[in-house]
Amino acid sequence: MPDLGVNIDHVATIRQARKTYEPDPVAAAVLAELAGADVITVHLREDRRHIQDRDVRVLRETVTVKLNLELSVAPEIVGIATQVKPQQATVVPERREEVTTEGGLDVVGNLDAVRRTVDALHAAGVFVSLFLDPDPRQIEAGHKLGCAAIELHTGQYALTTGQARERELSQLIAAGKQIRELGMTLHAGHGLNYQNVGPVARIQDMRELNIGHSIVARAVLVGFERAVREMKELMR
Ligand SMILES: CC(=O)[C@@H](O)[C@H](O)COP(=O)(O)O
Ligand SMILES: NCC(=O)COP(=O)(O)O
Repeated sequence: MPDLGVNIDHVATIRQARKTYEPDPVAAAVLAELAGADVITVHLREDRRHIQDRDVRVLRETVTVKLNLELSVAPEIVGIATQVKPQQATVVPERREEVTTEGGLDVVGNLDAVRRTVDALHAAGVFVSLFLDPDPRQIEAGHKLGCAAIELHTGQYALTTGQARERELSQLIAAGKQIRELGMTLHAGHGLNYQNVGPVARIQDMRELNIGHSIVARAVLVGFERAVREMKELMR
């Protein structure tokens, strides 16, 4: 069974709606851990629309499982990551106007910036994962940069149904095989929910799923611990 990374960004989204102190993503991280989360994931966006710098620093001191920091290649954010030194950093693309991450990182098209970021994180002793589409060229490029893990972007899989979804799943399975054969660790995430998580959790050698929006949405209605436990049950 893969590890569950609970992304708590959208607890901070609710807090930032009023620019107040509640709900605190640090409290959500504690509850997620109590319910069995294996990883706590946060995305420090350049526009700080949800997670703030202080959240990352406090989480680094308080989270007892793995802290996975998602970040773009922006030098300011990379600098914060190399100071905070989370156990894992996942490099993701970012566009200011987007509602959410729209696809995988273009390593091939931004080789110098991605290499600079990966090298800086490695020099700080951080385990690096790249958030990529299931595209063989991108995966090969990520491998050449010396990254130990790839998180496959499941956003397209999550957006489709029927035969189109089966095609997306086949691409994720083929990409998973390539990642395994290159000796890297396989992660996946984005848009996964209580209905669509099963087939992705069953991909051979899947080690970590990062899931945020659907867990936080359920938590608002049934509580954080129950929302995390129910997701873990479905991944089993
Ligand atoms: C890269 C990724 O998938 C996460 O950052 C997640 O989507 C967080 O939510 P937002 O995209 O809304 O920041
Ligand atoms: N990397 C994906 C992630 O952390 C969570 O994405 P989502 O479940 O909020 O779409």
